[in-house]
Amino acid sequence: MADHSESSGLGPRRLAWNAVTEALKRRVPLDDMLDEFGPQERLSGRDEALARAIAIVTMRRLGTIGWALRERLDKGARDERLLNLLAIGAAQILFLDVPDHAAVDTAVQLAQEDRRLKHAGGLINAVLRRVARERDGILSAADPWLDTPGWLEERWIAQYGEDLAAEIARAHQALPSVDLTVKEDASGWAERLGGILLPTGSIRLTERTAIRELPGYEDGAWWVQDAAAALPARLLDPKPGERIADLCAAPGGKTAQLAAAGAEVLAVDRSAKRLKRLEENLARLKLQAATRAVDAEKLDETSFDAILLDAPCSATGTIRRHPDVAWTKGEEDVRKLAGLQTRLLDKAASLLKPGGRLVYCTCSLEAEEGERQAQAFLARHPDFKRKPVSPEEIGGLTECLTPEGDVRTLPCHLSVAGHDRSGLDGFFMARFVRDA
Ligand SMILES: C[S@@+](CC[C@H](N)C(=O)[O-])C[C@H]1O[C@@H](n2cnc3c(N)ncnc32)[C@H](O)[C@@H]1O
Repeated sequence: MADHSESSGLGPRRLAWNAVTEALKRRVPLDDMLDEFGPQERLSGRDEALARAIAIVTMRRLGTIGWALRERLDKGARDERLLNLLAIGAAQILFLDVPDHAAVDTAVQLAQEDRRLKHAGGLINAVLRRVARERDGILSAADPWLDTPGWLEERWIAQYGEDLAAEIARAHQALPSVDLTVKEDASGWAERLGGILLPTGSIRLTERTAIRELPGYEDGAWWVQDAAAALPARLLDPKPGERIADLCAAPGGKTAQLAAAGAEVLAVDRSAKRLKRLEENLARLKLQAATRAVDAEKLDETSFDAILLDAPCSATGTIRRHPDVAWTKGEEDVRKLAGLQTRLLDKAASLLKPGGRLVYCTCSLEAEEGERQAQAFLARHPDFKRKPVSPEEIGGLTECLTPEGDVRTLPCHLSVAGHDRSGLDGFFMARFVRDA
């Protein structure tokens, strides 16, 4: 139980420890666990940010941390909570700007709160002090592949080849950029916010600041959206007055783009809770869309001019933002989600009017959720043709175009000169047109 009078930095570490442990055990998103365990710690904004930073870097570098600990632990130490407590301690020592003694002392104190770990203080102290002493050696000897689970390493090498796969793994170790989509005047906003105007039209922030305090947030002039995530709605090329369905819409980044272009948007999502967030987001942005909380497979409205299908997926393309995905998802998720994507694609095809456009996308690096879906869709639907994407439509990023004219973005794409926050979320997108 948290002692709320404490001021020793225990609260943020306790939250990070619990969130990491439960996310790995239940195989659920780290963000959900931070939200679940956060309130009981009653942390200040600063401490909550520290808890998040510790938990995220622990997940981002879990393989390296596990390797460093295994080398310094005797084989008997198997208790998951103990290993995770050591992991959040080592994460601070190796990867965060936290004094070593603070990382070690808080880990020892947290162990004393735990009935089963009461007597592990000496071990924790010894192991973490050794990690601190040997930090430089650990960091220089760590293999960049350590932070990628074997199932993903194998898949990416098979799909992208050794070199590109290694670049993806390395890109996941870096902090991701924060990108914004603006309603209008992208170059003006880039200047006002001190950001970089990317060739794709998004703005990349160069400083880490509190988003809500930036100019334009309150007025709804822009929203946070990865530069790659902003491409699918652009490829749909929405026109004022067109009836467009966004079939998996929440939390609404792409709905906002379609609405900002003047389309009459129907935002559909199976989750009423997530759809509520979409409504709040649109309200801040002063944009309008009709919403329906329903399984898209059961949608009964038809004859849309265009459809955006941002299908649920394994999300392996967002590992740089959500490193827990690598450790909480598996082959089985890819297989199951690919089945759902196929059904949603077929449903989307049936809702379009003749001549209508369909953009399919997923934030996955896996071919079953991307390239192979597009190929199989065209084979199943002879009345649809691919409308290849041209380099100009994606800011000249030819590295992101496949030979077929689909878009494949990777975390190692879009290097920004002189800037340490390069990269894109990994997305696949394909555009189809139904015969008139
Ligand atoms: C990748 S997210 C969508 C992100 C969103 N397009 C955006 O840009 O903000 C996938 C969404 O699909 C929803 N979803 C999953 N299965 C669905 C289904 N069968 N019908 C409708 N929505 C579904 C999930 O609730 C989730 O909000």
